[in-house]
Amino acid sequence: MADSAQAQKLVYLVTGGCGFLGEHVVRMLLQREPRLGELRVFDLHLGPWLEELKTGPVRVTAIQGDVTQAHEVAAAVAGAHVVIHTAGLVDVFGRASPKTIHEVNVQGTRNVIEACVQNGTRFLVYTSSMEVVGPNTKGHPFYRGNEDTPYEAVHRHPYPCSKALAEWLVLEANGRKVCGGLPLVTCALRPTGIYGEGHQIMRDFYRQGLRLGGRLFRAIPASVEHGRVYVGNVAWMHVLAARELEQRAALMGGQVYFCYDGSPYKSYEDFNMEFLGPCGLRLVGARPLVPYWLLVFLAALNVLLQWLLRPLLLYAPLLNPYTLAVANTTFTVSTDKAQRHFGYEPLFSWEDSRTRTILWVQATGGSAQ
Ligand SMILES: NC(=O)c1ccc[n+]([C@@H]2O[C@H](COP(=O)([O-])OP(=O)(O)OC[C@H]3O[C@@H](n4cnc5c(N)ncnc54)[C@H](O)[C@@H]3O)[C@@H](O)[C@H]2O)c1
Ligand SMILES: CC(C)CCC[C@@H](C)[C@H]1CC[C@H]2[C@@H]3[C@H](O)C=C4C[C@@H](O)CC[C@]4(C)[C@H]3CC[C@]12C
Repeated sequence: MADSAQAQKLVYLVTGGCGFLGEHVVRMLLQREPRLGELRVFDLHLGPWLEELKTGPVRVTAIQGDVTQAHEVAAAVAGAHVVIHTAGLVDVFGRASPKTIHEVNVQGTRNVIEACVQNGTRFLVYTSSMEVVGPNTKGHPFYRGNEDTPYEAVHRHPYPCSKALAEWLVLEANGRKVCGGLPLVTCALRPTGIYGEGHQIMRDFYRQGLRLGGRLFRAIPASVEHGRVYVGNVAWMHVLAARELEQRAALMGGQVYFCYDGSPYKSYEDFNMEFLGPCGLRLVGARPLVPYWLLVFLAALNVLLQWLLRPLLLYAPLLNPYTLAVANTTFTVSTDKAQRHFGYEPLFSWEDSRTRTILWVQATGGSAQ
């Protein structure tokens, strides 16, 4: 950026800014982006915590809106310099229809891109997902892979299909001329399973363990490794990527980056126990207590029950064939691409990430919050 423009204050828009990740991105921007002049937080459901941010030095504008509505997105984007698009329908449990998932994740992303083009907004960071790559339907392991590791990405489930298509749209849009004639610069960040303060599934496991007398029962072999990344580091990576897109447009434009930090490689359940253990839970069994074929049967039964009960109620348990396949397939990343391209280093060590998450589980896990 030219010297004269150094002091320019920028307008940022965060879509999905009231979600689990979005809230951390919003707070991180306020703490760590010195050029921030106005922060627009766009979400279908606005959180009450936004009110407390409005008293700070940066103007915070809360916008209740729907990414599937092009005119609402266009109005929110107008005048913004940078868009961080984290809004999405994260549903692997069959709560929403495939059509709704597609509308929010794909059409919503298309609306964001078009709004950038129409309004002359040049910088777009998209929250993609590891699931754009895998695990694939064949259950092939992805072991300590990076952005260039060959892998047969085959999707059938609506959520990964939608994320893959949306990511493609974002990368494809890189270089498009926006209003005013300058090129759009885009990149996509692919978190693995995010954990930390606000992680709903972690809280659900904690509550389930409390109901089961302080125990959880191992269902997946300890040898199946899962990539996990702390929400504060994912948020930091978004802030840094957004900041550096202008200076490093040629290098970063159209690129994908896995989100990573120093979190250890472990099975999904063993990793959760890093937090739930200090909160008083115990994982029973060195090996899965239920045979795999029974889990497959139960997962299929859940699909049937979901379908049968749909006219009466929404039955959406954690276990279904898709979540079982994801839980039972090794998927871990090992990369330094974000460090090489835009100087990303995790802001939070594993010890910090662990402590913060434990404190959060202890504070809110048992309550109705
Ligand atoms: N949680 C994870 O482990 C994980 C991993 C990889 C990628 N991601 C991606 O990160 C992003 C954020 O996920 P999250 O875990 O914070 O989920 P979340 O559900 O907590 O947050 C998503 C936010 O988007 C908002 N939203 C949904 N539909 C919308 C719409 N039509 N218009 C406007 N806002 C809408 C929701 O209200 C919510 O606040 C998603 O794009 C998701 O695909 C999440
Ligand atoms: C066998 C069962 C009892 C265990 C169920 C665990 C299952 C619900 C968990 C395991 C892995 C989890 C996914 C993984 O962390 C990564 C992502 C990517 C992200 O984009 C969306 C969430 C998702 C799919 C996690 C969902 C919950 C899963 C499947």
